[in-house]
Amino acid sequence: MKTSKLAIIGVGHVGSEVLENAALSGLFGEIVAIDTRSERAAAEALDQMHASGMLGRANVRIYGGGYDDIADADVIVIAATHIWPHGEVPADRQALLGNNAAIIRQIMGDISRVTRDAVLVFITNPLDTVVYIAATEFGYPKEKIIGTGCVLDSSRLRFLLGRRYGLDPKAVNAFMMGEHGYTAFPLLGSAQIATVPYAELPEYFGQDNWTADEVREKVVQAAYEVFHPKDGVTDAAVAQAATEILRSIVLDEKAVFSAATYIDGELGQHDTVFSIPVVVGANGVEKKLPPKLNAWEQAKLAESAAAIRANIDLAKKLKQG
Ligand SMILES: NC(=O)c1ccc[n+]([C@@H]2O[C@H](COP(=O)([O-])OP(=O)(O)OC[C@H]3O[C@@H](n4cnc5c(N)ncnc54)[C@H](O)[C@@H]3O)[C@@H](O)[C@H]2O)c1
Repeated sequence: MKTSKLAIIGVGHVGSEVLENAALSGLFGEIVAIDTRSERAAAEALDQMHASGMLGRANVRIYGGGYDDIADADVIVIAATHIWPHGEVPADRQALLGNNAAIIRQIMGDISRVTRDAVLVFITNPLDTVVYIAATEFGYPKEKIIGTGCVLDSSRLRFLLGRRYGLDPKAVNAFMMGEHGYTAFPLLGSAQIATVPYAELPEYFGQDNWTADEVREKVVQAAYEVFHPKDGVTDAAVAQAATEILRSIVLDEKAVFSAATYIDGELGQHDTVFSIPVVVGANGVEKKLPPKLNAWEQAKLAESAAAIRANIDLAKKLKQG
């Protein structure tokens, strides 16, 4: 019987955290780690295998490998990124494009040589533009290309609102959408706790609501409360976001995430990528659920789409040299 097989390309801070989550998840019988630092990939894999003598761990086959090892992978996570000298990673995700566009083109070229069957889950920034490059330049099935995008931002939103009202974040039904970056925005028009719409929460919790602009700012800035003290890294929460997506693919759960997907006509936007709620199953993005937006949300979507468009245009220029 064939067990599910995962490949992780780029096993730095984020990729190695995904590796650990995946090893612990019980979802995979085989995991291959790939990195230009091949000894590092092999060592991350071995480190995980060294835990396999313990009762809490399933005996998963984990090893460092290359692209020939991923022809039969079911899912591939891409968390590779340019390594910055002295670890000085730019805080602006868009500043990563110059180097990461070339890295993603190399990785997508190598993946598409050996498979077009695996579902690809992208984490690399600038996330939306990276997903656009992957979805449009290699003839890879677009529905099999997903970016973690606003899955992380939506979890940050639920965490912040949960903390404000003294609730488990999972009691908050709310999504962020748009760019995974400065212009991401909350869908408060449709947010609710149990049956209570966001606008009516003050009646129940006895305090004023944050405005949509305040919520947006708090969620976007939340990334930097981790990024700066951790010397340019956020890894635990995004690795969990990727792991939730992996579970929905492998178990065909049809879970709904605000994930980055190729957009062609949804919400009046064409030939671009941003996060909207989507159903994720064994075939990748199986259904898009574009939300009905209020006036504030429509204005924010226009800003977000323009920011992503500028970055996509830059990626195209970089390709032309
Ligand atoms: N989408 C999100 O929500 C989110 C959140 C956090 C981080 N990120 C992004 O994830 C990426 C990884 O971050 P990190 O902190 O793990 O970086 P890192 O520098 O720790 O690791 C990057 C790894 O990629 C490897 N690599 C570079 N080029 C490669 C190539 N061509 N093929 C294979 N491997 C290659 C490097 O050797 C390194 O091991 C970054 O782009 C970061 O911005 C995204």
